[in-house]
Amino acid sequence: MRAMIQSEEFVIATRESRLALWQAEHVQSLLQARGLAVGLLGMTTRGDQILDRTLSKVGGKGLFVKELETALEEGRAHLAVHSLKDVPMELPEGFCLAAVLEREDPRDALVCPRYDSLASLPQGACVGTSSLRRVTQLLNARPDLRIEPLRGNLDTRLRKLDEGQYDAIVLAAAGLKRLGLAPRIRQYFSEDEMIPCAGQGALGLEIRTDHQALRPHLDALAHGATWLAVAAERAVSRELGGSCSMPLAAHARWTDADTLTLDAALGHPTDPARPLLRVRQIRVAADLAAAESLGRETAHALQALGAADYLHTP
Ligand SMILES: NCc1[nH]cc(CCC(=O)O)c1CC(=O)O
Repeated sequence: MRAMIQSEEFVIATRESRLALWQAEHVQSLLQARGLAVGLLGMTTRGDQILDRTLSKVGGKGLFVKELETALEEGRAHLAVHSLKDVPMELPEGFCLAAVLEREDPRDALVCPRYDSLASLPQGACVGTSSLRRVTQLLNARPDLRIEPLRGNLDTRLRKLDEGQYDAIVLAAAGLKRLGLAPRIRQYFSEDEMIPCAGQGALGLEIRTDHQALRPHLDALAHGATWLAVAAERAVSRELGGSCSMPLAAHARWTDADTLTLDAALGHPTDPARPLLRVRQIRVAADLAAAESLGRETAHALQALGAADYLHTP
C-alpha cells in the first residue's frame, strides 16, 4: 500500500488504523468513480503512538493530523482524509479544509456485553472513555459511575472491553458502523442525552491551499448541509479558544430546511461532577456566515452562563 505507482495522479495520506483506512479508501473510491487514478499513503502519527496518556495531556488532537500535513507539504501526498472531530479548529498556514462529506450517524454509542443500557448498569459500574466530553456527560447522568481511561484504536478499545477491563465503553457510532461493528452497540445516546463533539461523524478533506488541482473534484464530493452544520459547531469551539482539554460538546442539526438547532454543553475539566453548562440556539442559517455566527453566539451564551469559570482552572 505504501508503494506509489507511477500512473497514480493523486495520493491520499491517511493514518493506518482500520477506521482511518476505511475512510481513506472511501474517498479513494469516490474519486476513482470520477475517473481519477488515486493511491494511498499510510502513516503512523504521534497520536497513534502515544497510548498511555490522554490526548489533552500530550498536545491535543493536532497529533493525529500533523504527520499527514507534512506529507502534503513535501508533495508525497495531495489530500489528507481526517475524521473531522480530530482536526483542530485552526489549520496551520498554507492548509485548508477543501470539503466535508455527508455526515454519518453523529451519535455516541454504548457498548456493554452484559447490560442493555446506561440505566441498567449497576451502581459504581466501570465505564471506559478518555474523552472529557463523554466523562462529564456520563457523570452528570450517573454520578455513581467509575470512569477509567481508554485509548487506542477501535479494535483495541473493544478488545479491552472484551477482556473484562470495563463494564461498558462509549464510542462514536460512526466509526462502529463504518467497520461493520454496529451489532455491538447496545444503546445509541440521543443527541440530547449525550451531545456529540464538533464534527463527529463527518470526514474532512484537507489540501494545501496552493494545490488547486483536486479542487473541482472535491467540490463535487462536498456536502453543503453538513458543511454548514459543522461550521457552526466548530465556531463554538473556536470562539471559546477550543482545545481538546476542554469538555465541550457542540452539535448542530437541521430542524427545518433552512434552520439549524445547535446544542452545546461545557463540562468542568477537573471536577466533572460540576453541572454542565448547556445551551440551545436555533437560527435560520442559509449560508456559512450565518452558521458561523450561530456558533459564536452559542459560545457567548455559554460565557453568559459562566464558561470562564470552567475554562480557566489551574
Ligand atoms: N477520537 C478518535 C475518533 N475519531 C473519530 C472517531 C469516530 C468517527 C467519527 O466520529 O467521525 C473516533 C473514535 C471514537 O470517538 O469513538
